[in-house]
Amino acid sequence: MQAAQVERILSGHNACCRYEHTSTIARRLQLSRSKVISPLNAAMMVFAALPPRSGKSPMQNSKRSSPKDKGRPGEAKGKSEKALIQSSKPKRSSTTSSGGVEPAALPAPAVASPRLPRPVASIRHLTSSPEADTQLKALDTVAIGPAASATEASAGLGELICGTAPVDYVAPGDLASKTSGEDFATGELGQDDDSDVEEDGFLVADGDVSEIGCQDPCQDDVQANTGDMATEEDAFPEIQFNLPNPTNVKVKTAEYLQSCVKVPDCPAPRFPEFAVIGRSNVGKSSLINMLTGRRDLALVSKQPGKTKCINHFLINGSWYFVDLPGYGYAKVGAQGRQQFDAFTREYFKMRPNLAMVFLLVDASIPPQKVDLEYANWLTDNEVPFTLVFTKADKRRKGVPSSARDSHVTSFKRSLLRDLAFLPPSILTSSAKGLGRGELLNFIAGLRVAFERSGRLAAIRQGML
Ligand SMILES: Nc1nc2c(ncn2[C@@H]2O[C@H](COP(=O)(O)OP(=O)(O)OP(=O)(O)O)[C@@H](O)[C@H]2O)c(=O)[nH]1
Ligand SMILES: [Mg+2]
Repeated sequence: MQAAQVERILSGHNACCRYEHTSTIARRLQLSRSKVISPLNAAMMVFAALPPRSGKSPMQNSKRSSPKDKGRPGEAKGKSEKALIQSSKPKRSSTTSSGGVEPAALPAPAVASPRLPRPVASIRHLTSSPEADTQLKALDTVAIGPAASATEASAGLGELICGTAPVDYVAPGDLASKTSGEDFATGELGQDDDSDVEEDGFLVADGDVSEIGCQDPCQDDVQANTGDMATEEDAFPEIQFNLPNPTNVKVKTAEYLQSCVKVPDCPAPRFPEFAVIGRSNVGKSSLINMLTGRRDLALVSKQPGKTKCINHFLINGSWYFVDLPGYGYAKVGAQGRQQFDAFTREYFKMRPNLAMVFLLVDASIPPQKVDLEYANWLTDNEVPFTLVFTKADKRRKGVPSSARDSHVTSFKRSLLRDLAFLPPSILTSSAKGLGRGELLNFIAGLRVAFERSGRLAAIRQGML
């Protein structure tokens, strides 16, 4: 497949998408930043692409699994999550000079990651100059007004990625009656075990956590504060996608498909795919249950480290939701952590139908170094991601509810030390159903944008 052919196919499917080399885009952003930070400039560059690789994607050789291969997550193809991980372990190990045994290197990915056009969701600063530093410092104090950030960004992105509404939007209010929280809460929600909460990247004991159940009256408080946060968010240079407007999208069917630990074993990449990642226990599996309206589609536990595989769920027979193992949980052990991390990162780099990654960040605790590092890694590897702040309902004893908003704000501020523009962000609570409509709308819009980008068509035709 020649680069020119791919380009033609893609632009044929979405004539309004622009494909540019990422560094060109970033350079331009840097330029525009030195004058006036103009989110419009950022918005005009939604789709960035490195020249498409020639050759076939490893996905084409992947074993296809049918939705009939059912079972529980971790029991796919008759294997437990543990067995799947064991079988993927490297066989060789070498003896160190000191006589100890060091773990063998993890198997390298079969081929380099396919460089496919993907939506830009975050932009890194390119240079580290005194001028850039001054601009960065100014970021903390210079507010970019709502008109400049939201409206301009929306205008640009709207033209670029979405023309009409997706077919499966439903009327506003369709799901409104279900947002009590109880419908979507898993059995264990609100009983989060916070015995291991990371502070500044390290695992520390934390007994000072107030448990808040679904009935807690702080829901009003959450909603009231959401408004406050929106005002503050507008002050950040945040990339916003202008997706079609309907407020809700129905999840009619949601089924568990399979679990695996190697990218080539994932289901055939025939649908747009959305994946959740974040620290262990941040609420990834709970979010999937909340969004799909199923109590136990994904396995939830107050014990961190529950999810150990790449778990695929098929939604409405037309898109995939993927639950992944969390990072940062010390008790998994160094080798286990390294393995989860290796296949998860490989998945992000190699999965061609990945439309968006949701990076989950716990809004009830201060910014964590590991989360900031992960956001940077996703940016560096051109993986489009959206920040999803979780556990918005949760409060610690003696800590005012406004602390949550300040955690969200300081996370964004910290990220802005590395990134010139923030990815989109959504505040959620799986216990309360908060953010459900917003996230489902966002996914629906992205699916349409993704289809129009021509990526799926190219994948389906075996060209990517
Ligand atoms: N209060 C509160 N607790 C939550 C929320 N979301 C998840 N939890 C709790 O957090 C704990 C961990 O949830 P999981 O969904 O299993 O987290 P995970 O990120 O999938 O964890 P791993 O699979 O171990 O990486 C459970 O006890 C959940 O009940 C939320 O919105 N509010
Ligand atoms: Mg999980």
